[in-house]
Amino acid sequence: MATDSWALAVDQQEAAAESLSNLHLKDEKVKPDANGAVVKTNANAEKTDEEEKEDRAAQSLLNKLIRSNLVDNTNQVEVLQRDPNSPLYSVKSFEELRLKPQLLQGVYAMGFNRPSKIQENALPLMLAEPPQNLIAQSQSGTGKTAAFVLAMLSQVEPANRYPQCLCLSPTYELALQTGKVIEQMGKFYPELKLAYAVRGNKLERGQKISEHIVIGTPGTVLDWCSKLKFIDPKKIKVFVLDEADVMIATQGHQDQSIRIQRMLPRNCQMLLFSATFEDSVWKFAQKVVPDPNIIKLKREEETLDTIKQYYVLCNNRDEKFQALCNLYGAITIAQAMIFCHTRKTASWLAAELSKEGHQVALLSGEMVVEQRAAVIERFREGKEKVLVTTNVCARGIDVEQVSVVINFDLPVDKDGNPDNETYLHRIGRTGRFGKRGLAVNMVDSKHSMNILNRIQEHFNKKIERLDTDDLDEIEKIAN
Ligand SMILES: Nc1ncnc2c1ncn2[C@@H]1O[C@H](COP(=O)(O)OP(=O)(O)OP(=O)(O)O)[C@@H](O)[C@H]1O
Repeated sequence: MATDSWALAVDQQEAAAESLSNLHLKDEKVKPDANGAVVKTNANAEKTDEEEKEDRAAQSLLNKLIRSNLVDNTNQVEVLQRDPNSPLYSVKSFEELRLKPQLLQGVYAMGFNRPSKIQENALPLMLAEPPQNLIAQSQSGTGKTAAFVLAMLSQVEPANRYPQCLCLSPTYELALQTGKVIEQMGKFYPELKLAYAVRGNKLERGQKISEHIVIGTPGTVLDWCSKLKFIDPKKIKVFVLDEADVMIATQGHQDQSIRIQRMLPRNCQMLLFSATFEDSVWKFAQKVVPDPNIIKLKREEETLDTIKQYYVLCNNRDEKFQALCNLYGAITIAQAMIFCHTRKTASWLAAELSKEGHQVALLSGEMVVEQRAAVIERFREGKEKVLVTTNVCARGIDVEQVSVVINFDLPVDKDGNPDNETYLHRIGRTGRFGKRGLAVNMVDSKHSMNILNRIQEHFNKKIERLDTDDLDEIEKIAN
């Protein structure tokens, strides 16, 4: 037992260091390792609020980089109108929105055939006359960015050579991603210009910006609007605050956003988007968006109903590895993800599997976001069938086609208790897609057996024992 708690403490320390080192994406010294992976040199400080925020920003960026499609959602959109007596419009096609032809062309060129669930309601509201304010919440990948980009592009008058739309993003990298969407959607609208208000983008004092849309981080946008006066905030028609949940994790960003908002004219349209809606986001949203319409789309529920869950009893890490090798043929019928608690274990496991001649990918917190995205992309394309990763690194990542999940180490929170939410998110499926899945949990101590039992009790779903020395049993799980 003493060994267990010691191991747990080491794991926790390493996981904390990992979640921290995941995040120092910009300012850190990096050096390439033998495989070209970028390895960062500093990973041992304590996690602060700032790093927590970077964690969310990194997660959000990673999801954007790997996503090429809408996330499906069959839930109903909840709409709370500012004026409950005005009719509630929703559209089923982009034509109904009477967009400028060059914008409609841009939308179709992006491969969008019809509005997404959230867009069906958000677009008519945002494009209404007079413009309506909106607070919208829905999970990442449901089409929020595309919606507000379309709203901004619709409001711009290209003949007026000054900023008319202002969009705040939590980080430079996220601002660039939104900028790319603006460029794609505005592809057939060449007279439309975009400027980035981000650190490092230096302009001459006294200069005025002539671009129509400015996208940037709150600190720089605030400087450009007040101290440096590059932008006249009184001429802004549309103000967008994106990724509000990531934004508010930094106190400075909240205050700066509110200060920017106060400089805007009364009739400026205010739009706020967030993937989650905890109390703090809601309070902030209400400060930034007066008289809002509110649109919410609940996340699709995940369930364990269609998942076969097993556990394998081992005595130590080497036995876990052996069990995994026994299972290997069965799990690689589909694509599999293997989760380890620490980076050290993940690297060791990936190396050992490679030595056995298996082709595996390793997703590690030591890589910068773009490299992690490239690893996930290769895996999604099926170039590797097995992805080894850590609990921390893969948090919040959706790799939908994975139907086999191996918990080489069970997910635990920072106090060493079972992390049920992660367990569910990792192996659960949304009801609609109900694809069958397989989860195998490796148990190597009394402590991890206890965690497994608590997970079992929490979900009230039996996790069956699997003997990996018994070929018949392995055959059973493969089918
Ligand atoms: N109407 C649509 N039809 C088809 N694809 C769409 C549509 N709207 C958006 N998409 C695509 O779906 C993906 C997710 O959209 P988008 O980035 O707008 O979502 P989001 O909710 O803003 O996500 P995030 O919170 O991660 O920024 C993108 O690849 C985007 O190009």
